[in-house]
Amino acid sequence: MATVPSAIVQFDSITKRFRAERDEPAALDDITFSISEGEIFGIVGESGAGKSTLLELVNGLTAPTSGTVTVRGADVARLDRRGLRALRRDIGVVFQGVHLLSNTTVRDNVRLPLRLAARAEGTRTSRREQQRAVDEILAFVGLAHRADHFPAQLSGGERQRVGLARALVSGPPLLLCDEPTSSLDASTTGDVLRVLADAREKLGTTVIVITHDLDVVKVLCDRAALLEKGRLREVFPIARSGDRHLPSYYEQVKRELMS
Ligand SMILES: Nc1ncnc2c1ncn2[C@@H]1O[C@H](COP(=O)(O)OP(=O)(O)OP(=O)(O)O)[C@@H](O)[C@H]1O
Repeated sequence: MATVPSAIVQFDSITKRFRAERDEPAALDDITFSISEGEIFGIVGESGAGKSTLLELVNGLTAPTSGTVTVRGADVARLDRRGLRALRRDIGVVFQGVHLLSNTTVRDNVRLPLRLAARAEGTRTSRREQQRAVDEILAFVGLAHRADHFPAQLSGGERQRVGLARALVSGPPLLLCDEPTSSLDASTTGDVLRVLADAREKLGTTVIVITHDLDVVKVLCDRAALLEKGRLREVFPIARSGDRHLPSYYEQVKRELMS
């Protein structure tokens, strides 16, 4: 299949088997679709459908059994160690229940990837430059006032936004999010979604987000892929209504309990 010019990620006939036995169902079975630059793309499906495996293919944490994953024009399987390192530098990652260093301030948690990258590349980004990038991204996620706090002093939603700041601080063109809001309530979920929408609008980041929450897909995503037992069921464009607000906790309770 020809590469779509604006595709930032392309899956071509991807099959992934974790075990060699042919009668074991594949974790991913002949998946083909692409994600365009600047999209916010959702991946939905029941537990075990293959969502996390699909995401792990993008940064080369998992290799496909067959098929090709192309990220920013590069076939991930053909990258050498250096190429893979460069690819991973271009990809921010946020998981559910973000892990922050507990005895380190918010500022230093967010600065960590810059320090590690500078060390790995042997470059000398000055502490002041790093600090400026950290201050900018903390302001971007609305947590400038928390810079000198420790993770234990933050709410769950704030910790998740620190995780987002840490993932975005080096300006990656692509952000992968695995269930970024699953442990949050409606109002803190809204804060996290605003950061993701802003990352696309203001930083031009392409965002791929796995979520069980269809409300999140509805307010945030342009398109979403539904996986079913390792197969791609359909890629949906998300209907854009004028009103893209996330239901409040009260509205969710009312909808679930009264209908
Ligand atoms: N490292 C692994 N070794 C063996 N099997 C695995 C491995 N990782 C995933 N699988 C299997 O692959 C299938 C897809 O798993 P995956 O974690 O991608 O699903 P998921 O849709 O992300 O599920 P969840 O929503 O529960 O996180 C499952 O059957 C799972 O057991």
